Formats: sequence, structure tokens, C-alpha cells
Amino acid sequence: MLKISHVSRRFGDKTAVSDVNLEIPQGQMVGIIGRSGAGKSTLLRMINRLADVSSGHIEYNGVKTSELRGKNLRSWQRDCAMIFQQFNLVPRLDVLTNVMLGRLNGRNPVLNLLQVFSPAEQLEALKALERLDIAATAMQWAQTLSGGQQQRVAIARALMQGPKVILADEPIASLDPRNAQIVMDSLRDINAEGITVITNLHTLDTARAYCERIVGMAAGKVVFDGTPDELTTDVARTIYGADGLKEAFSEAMTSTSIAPLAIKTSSATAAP
Ligand SMILES: Nc1ncnc2c1ncn2[C@@H]1O[C@H](COP(=O)(O)OP(=O)(O)OP(=O)(O)O)[C@@H](O)[C@H]1O
Repeated sequence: MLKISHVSRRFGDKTAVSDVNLEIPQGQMVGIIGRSGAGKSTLLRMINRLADVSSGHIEYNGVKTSELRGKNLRSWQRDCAMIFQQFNLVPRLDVLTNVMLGRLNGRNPVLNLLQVFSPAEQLEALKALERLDIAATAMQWAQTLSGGQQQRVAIARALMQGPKVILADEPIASLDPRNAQIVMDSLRDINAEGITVITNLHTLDTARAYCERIVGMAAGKVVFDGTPDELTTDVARTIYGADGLKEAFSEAMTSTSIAPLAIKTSSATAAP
């Protein structure tokens, strides 16, 4: 269980995340949606400690992760892998080495510098690549891969950490619909094995198609927390605002539209 209690994050005068409370049971697939600047990335970054909370706390299975230091913090960051919109691979390293770098946190720093990986680690990395159906690219430089392939390499790298939680910050925002679907399918398969997946998503339809639970954020606050069925047009209006709603729906139809489900409307003034 991941528990977020009264968490806020301020940057100077700006409150990016404001008094967020969430309880996420192990194995849930959660989509976080909201307009640009709503606080989605900051929330994810606080979960794996790329950013610190200003107040409140985050705990995982009873351990206050927001207060961990040193070795215990590194251990949490191994348990809680993160993938990003821009993949963050090392472009001029081969794919296999990029995946093995997922192991860095738990290794001897001297071996890290030398990039020496054991045969067992190499085999494990290859298996992770096979799982994501890109083992054939193992010896290529990462920069020669398509965006969709690079994101799958990033997921394989995350899996090398043996994580209990995967955080994905807009993982498909740079991808075409076909690759977006492959990446979301991969995250769903990983989630089916019991790993909690929490992903920020730009488009409503993707969240509705893939996530059992959707959290809507606006101006740093959680304004919706429910199932895809509960995400009506009225609720979407609360999350995106009247002007943002049109953008959210039209974007959903034109960009990363993946097996969209019909939005349940609760008023006569439904979005197109
Ligand atoms: N390091 C920082 N310093 C100052 N302000 C920040 C910093 N990080 C985020 N912010 C501000 O906090 C607010 C929330 O940003 P955040 O990136 O979390 O939103 P988001 O919902 O993820 O948006 P996007 O989808 O555009 O990434 C924004 O107003 C942003 O400008």
C-alpha cells in the first residue's frame, strides 16, 4: 500500500501540489490526468524522491519514504522505478547496456564506473528485452531506435530494478498511436504481475482504456478519484476547466487515441 497523506509541494510562492491524500493498494493501475501545470509530475517525483515534500508524508507498507536517507532511500528508489516522456537512455550505449544500467543502484560503484556486468545480469537484461519484444535490438546504439522502441527499452531498464512500483511520467506523450498502444499494453502486462503502475497521462481516452482508477488533478489538488465509468463529462470539466475540456476531448480523438471507450455523458451539453 502506497499512502500519500496531506502532501504539498511549494516552489517559492507557487504551490504545485496542495494537500493531496491518496491510498493506492499494491497492484493497482492508476492514471493521473489534468491540464499542464496541474501538479502531476511533481506528485510522481515526490513519490520516488526526485523531489521532496514541503509538508505531509508518503509511506509505502508503513515506511515513511518521504523521510528516508542514504542507503534506505536508494533501496526505495530501486523499489520504485520511474520512466519518463523522453526515455532518458544513454544514446551512444547499446540497448543491452542501457537496460543493465537499471541495476546501478544496487551495485559496487567501482564496477559501475567500469560498466562490468555479470553474465547473469546480461541474461536478465536480455530476458527483459525479450519480454518487451525488442531483444533483436540488444546490440544497437539506443539512439538508433524509434521512440516507441526506446520507451520499451526504458521499461526493460526499470524492470531490471525488480521494482514493486513503476511511475511513468507521460510515457506516451512523444509517441505515435501505434507505439503508444504497444507501450501502454506493456505497462498493463507488467501491472498484471502485481507491480503497481502509476502513470501521468495527457489524454482522457488512454486513462479510461487502461487504468482501473483515475485521479484528476487541477491546480495542485485532487479533484477526482474514481473509476473510468465515474469519469463523466461533468467531472472532466472540473478537471480540465470549460476551455480545457474541448482540448482534452479533441486531443483524445486525434493524437494518442487508443481503443477509446465512449465517454459517459451526464448532461445534455456533452462534449463532442
Ligand atoms: N522546479 C520547479 N521550480 C518552480 N516551479 C515548478 C518546478 N516544478 C514545477 N513547478 C511548477 O509547479 C506547477 C506544477 O508543475 P508540474 O510539472 O508538476 O505539472 P504537470 O501537471 O506535470 O504539468 P505538465 O503536464 O506540463 O508536465 C507548475 O506551475 C510548474 O510551473
